[in-house]
Amino acid sequence: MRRNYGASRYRRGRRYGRRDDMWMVPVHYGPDHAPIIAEFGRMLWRYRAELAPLYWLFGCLLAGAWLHSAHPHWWPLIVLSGVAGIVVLAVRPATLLTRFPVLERWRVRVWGAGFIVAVSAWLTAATIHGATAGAMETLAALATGVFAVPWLWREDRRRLTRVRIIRDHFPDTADAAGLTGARMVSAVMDKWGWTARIKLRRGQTYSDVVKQLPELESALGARIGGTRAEPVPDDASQFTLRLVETDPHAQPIVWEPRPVPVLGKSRASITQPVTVGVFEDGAPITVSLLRKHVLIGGATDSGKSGLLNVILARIAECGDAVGWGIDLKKGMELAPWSSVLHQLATDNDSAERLLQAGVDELEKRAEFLMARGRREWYPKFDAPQLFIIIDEYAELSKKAQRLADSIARRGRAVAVVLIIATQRPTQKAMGESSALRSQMNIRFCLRVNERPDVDLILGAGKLAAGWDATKFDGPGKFFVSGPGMDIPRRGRAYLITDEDVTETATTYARPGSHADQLADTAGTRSPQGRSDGTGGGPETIGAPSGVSGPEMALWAALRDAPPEGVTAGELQAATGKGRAWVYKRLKAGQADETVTSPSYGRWRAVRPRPPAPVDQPADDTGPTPEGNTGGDPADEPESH
Ligand SMILES: Nc1ncnc2c1ncn2[C@@H]1O[C@H](COP(=O)(O)OP(=O)(O)OP(=O)(O)O)[C@@H](O)[C@H]1O
Repeated sequence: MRRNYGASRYRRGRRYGRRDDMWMVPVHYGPDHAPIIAEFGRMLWRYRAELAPLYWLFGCLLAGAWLHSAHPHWWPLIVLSGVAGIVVLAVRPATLLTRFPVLERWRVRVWGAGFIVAVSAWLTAATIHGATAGAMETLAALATGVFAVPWLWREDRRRLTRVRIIRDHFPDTADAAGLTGARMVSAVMDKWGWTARIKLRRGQTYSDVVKQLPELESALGARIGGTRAEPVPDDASQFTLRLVETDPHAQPIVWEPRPVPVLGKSRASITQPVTVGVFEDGAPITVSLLRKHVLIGGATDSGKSGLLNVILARIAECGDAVGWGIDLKKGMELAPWSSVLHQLATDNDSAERLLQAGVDELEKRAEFLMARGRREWYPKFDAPQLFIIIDEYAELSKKAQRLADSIARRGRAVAVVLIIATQRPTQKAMGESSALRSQMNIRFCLRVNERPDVDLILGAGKLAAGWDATKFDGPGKFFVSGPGMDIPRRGRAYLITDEDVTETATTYARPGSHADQLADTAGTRSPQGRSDGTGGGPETIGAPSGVSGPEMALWAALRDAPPEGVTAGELQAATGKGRAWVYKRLKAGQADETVTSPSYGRWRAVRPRPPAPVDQPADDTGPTPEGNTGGDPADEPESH
């Protein structure tokens, strides 16, 4: 029986010159159009960012019409929402900045504020008078045009459009490069270029890609060596393609401070890696400073102080890290950080005292950990990691070098670490002990004049393995070796200007800092004039227990308690903490049998004072692997 497939199908059949018997192919009317509708819907979704101004326009028209007809008295709510939006934009809470870092830019905030004002004003008027009253529609269309231009012309939108073009043309590119059938499944554009995930044709492998990389570079019109392909470990049919369009190292890299919210938690944590610059492929250079000693080596004017300043700025941003500085160039390099550093030594006598205080702190921490049966110090805001920053190590006296050596050997586990900058870490410059260099976990090698200096800074065999730092052609360029960084990738540090240093030091000034102490001594500071930071804990480095935090003060008071014990009130006084805080820890101490109560309401530690910690063995093979030093912060206990 002949079936009727409808007039439109008949017309289509005629148009394509089909014979009558071809109608017997069962084609359904509905599904022929469904893909068109689905495709249309997909386009609306796919280009949602480009179409956003139109969506807003229609959304406002509909909302205005509905509000006017159903709730014309709701207009104060709209005004209030608008005001709330402006306030949120003005104070930039930390959670909002984390989600939308772009709000750090003032232009974006101005645009956002204008947009909120326009939408809430129009909706208020529409709620009262109606969305179609007077010139309301014209006003809405005009405002849409005004706000759409910067929205569509913003930088990331232009990048996105470019990425789409590259993706759409990728099949042709792959064909020209001898990788026929490969297609781009996703791509991300950044300041320096783009990174894409490429799906290969069945049977093609990552090795084919490596062979064809020069052809791919040519097909993409990239610089020679401007592309990098990396396998995707869990999928042999895909690889990641990175193309660098602008050489990130061609110009100094502008310093990128951490966004500072007006409200909310503003401090980063040293348990997270910090970014110090950019690799030549545009990838950020992130290093974990958690319980790591750092060595910075390089010739004069290679940018050592610049890099040291970047690291100091990152430390300043972290609430659970404090710094002490030694700068024997009369404080020329580190003095701008005096509102962040809790101690600053500018001559050998004070350097020796500072390093001795570092050793004392280290021993107290080790003792505390041992008494608690723990191996590693987990930095917290009231028990921070202590960095001792030494600019030009070679200038230190023999005694100071011996103390630094002791810290290098024993400090990692207890989060008392060194950051050392030096021109040539020769045996002579690094003091009597050859072990100090080998204790450095992270090593930055800037430009050096002599090829053997590479091995001195980075460890034996590095020059032969391609880490030739004599070829760096600009300040701030370096190789970095350390946990997870064992291939020679050229990096460049951010260029942090004197103004950036001043701004960072002011933003993250610590109470009880060296600057505060100087002002106190000179009697030039009012009680209100204290540095306004949060990282130093209840006391300051001047009183070393301040770095260790109240947990250690509690433990020290319990350890030193007489046989009859001390009262909770005395413990409160020793720690500066409240009754609940003290009792919570006493209970925990009783539970793990480190605290005992000799009589009602009195407490003391169970264990006697343990012996001093032993030196860590030197590791002459280079930076210590991550697992040996810090472990994974995620595995760490929350408290000490
Ligand atoms: N990351 C960088 N990008 C661009 N220029 C930089 C960078 N770091 C430093 N410079 C510039 O290089 C010059 C020397 O830098 P710096 O003082 O840090 O070198 P240095 O190795 O500490 O020198 P010295 O050993 O004499 O103290 C300065 O003019 C500085 O502005």
